[in-house]
Amino acid sequence: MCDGNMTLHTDKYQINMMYSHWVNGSHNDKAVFDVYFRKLPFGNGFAVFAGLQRIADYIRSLSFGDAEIAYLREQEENYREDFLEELRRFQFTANVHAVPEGTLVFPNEPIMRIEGRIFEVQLIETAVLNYMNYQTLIATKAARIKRVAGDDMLLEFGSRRAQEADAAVWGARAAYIAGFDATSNMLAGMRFGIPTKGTHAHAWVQGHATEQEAFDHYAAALPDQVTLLVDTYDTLASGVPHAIRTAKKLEQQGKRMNAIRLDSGDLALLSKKAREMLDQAGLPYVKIVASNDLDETLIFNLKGQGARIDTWGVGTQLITGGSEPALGGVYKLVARQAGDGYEPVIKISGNPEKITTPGLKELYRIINRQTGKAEADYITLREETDVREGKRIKLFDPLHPYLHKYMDDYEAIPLLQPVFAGGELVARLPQLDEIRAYHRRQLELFLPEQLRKLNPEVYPVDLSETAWQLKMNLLHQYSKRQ
Ligand SMILES: Nc1ncnc2c1ncn2[C@@H]1O[C@H](COP(=O)(O)OP(=O)(O)OP(=O)(O)O)[C@@H](O)[C@H]1O
Ligand SMILES: O=P(O)(O)OC[C@H]1O[C@H](OP(=O)(O)OP(=O)(O)O)[C@H](O)[C@@H]1O
Ligand SMILES: O=C(O)c1cccnc1
Repeated sequence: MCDGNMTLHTDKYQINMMYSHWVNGSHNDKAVFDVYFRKLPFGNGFAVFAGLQRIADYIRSLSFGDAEIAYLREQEENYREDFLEELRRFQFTANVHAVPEGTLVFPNEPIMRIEGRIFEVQLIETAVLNYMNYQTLIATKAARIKRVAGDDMLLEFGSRRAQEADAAVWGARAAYIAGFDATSNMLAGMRFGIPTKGTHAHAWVQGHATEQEAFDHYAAALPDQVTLLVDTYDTLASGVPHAIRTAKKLEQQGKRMNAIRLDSGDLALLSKKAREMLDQAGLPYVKIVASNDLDETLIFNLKGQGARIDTWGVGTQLITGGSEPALGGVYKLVARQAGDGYEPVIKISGNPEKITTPGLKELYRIINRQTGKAEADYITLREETDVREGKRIKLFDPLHPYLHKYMDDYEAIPLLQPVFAGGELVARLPQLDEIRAYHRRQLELFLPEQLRKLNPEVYPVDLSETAWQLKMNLLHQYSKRQ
């Protein structure tokens, strides 16, 4: 696990920029960066923010020690000794705001805001994006799977197929935030308090003379948590009948077998037939677990086919992001120091969606008091007070400003919460179960049409007129300069 000194977990260009600022004497100038993504993954209607715990751990442990300094000296002869000494004295003193983990988040809204000396805030871009992009991607995938699984139990089985150990462990945490019930990864269980669950592998059955002996031995060893994998030889002709015999023997000891696991073949058909066989044997309490390259589409289809599956084990397609292995979150400069204050900056692009939104901003979730539902997310400049005072606000689509409406009766929830102030951790980072419960409550703010898996309704992310006007002014100003 990457648990050692993570300070050099950054791109060389960040250190090069830090160095150039230092050489030019601008390293103490303040700068403000926004973290956001432009496109939702998987065609989903929302993403689930995750990664903040890891980001906070990383920021708290930043320090350039002897090994890091020696490495930089050896790597780049341009770096002057007094710069390396400056790094040795490095302390994080910046302000970090972020939405809480588990929050539903949307494209083009600031989900983190980092404000401080350019020397510090430039360094952390790479790691912040690395943690946020991966964990948010996996939490979002897990939320899709949870949406189709409903109240069925969801087990995270991905470790063996994850992109290495960190992805397995932090991915298990992200999946739990978004509704998975347990993980097979014991390290994730130990570190984060996630419930762990496990069945057994084909090797257990193959390693015995007969399938019956394998099942009986397993049940004898772990009589209170017996889930038997029934597809090693022939699911219906051998696996299920043998599992039934083991369950009956357990009953004689006053114990109840938990479940059987299906891991190949037609999972709809096999689960229906297995259910019938278990029921006919007087074992209606024995549940059915299924696994085998499952994802939200397969689970949705299997449920549509009337599969009698109680528990879904999901590995590869969850922990790797499946069809979309990366979230494209970015870290963009939105303001830089000018005198005692800030000057907003913009990045222009031929693609209107890539033009940044300048200035120090706040993000509010506007809840319609009449419906109790989220109406839109609303981005303002930090100094704007109307929304905080509950005054009438105009909601309009920044790409189609003529589409607008006014809101009077609303609650505005500020989403960007202080995490670090002057380099000190000021937030009480919630326990994982609190994050999971908060995520569940978040979902209730949205319409089923916005949450559905396929072609969801687009949830609006709007700019205040002042924020929009600033963007337009800068856009015109900088376009003319070209
Ligand atoms: N009823 C079904 N409808 C749609 N897809 C299904 C159904 N049952 C299983 N699948 C999925 O079809 C894919 C292929 O499963 P199948 O068991 O045929 O192949 P396999 O994984 O190569 O088998 P094995 O594990 O024996 O090598 C898996 O992703 C599985 O989850
Ligand atoms: O299919 P996933 O969603 O990734 O879930 C994890 C898989 O890992 C195990 O398989 P194993 O490693 O034995 O390989 P298998 O696919 O040959 O069963 C288990 O039996 C699941 O099938
Ligand atoms: O416990 C299981 O059944 C399990 C764990 C990891 C991967 N596949 C299955």
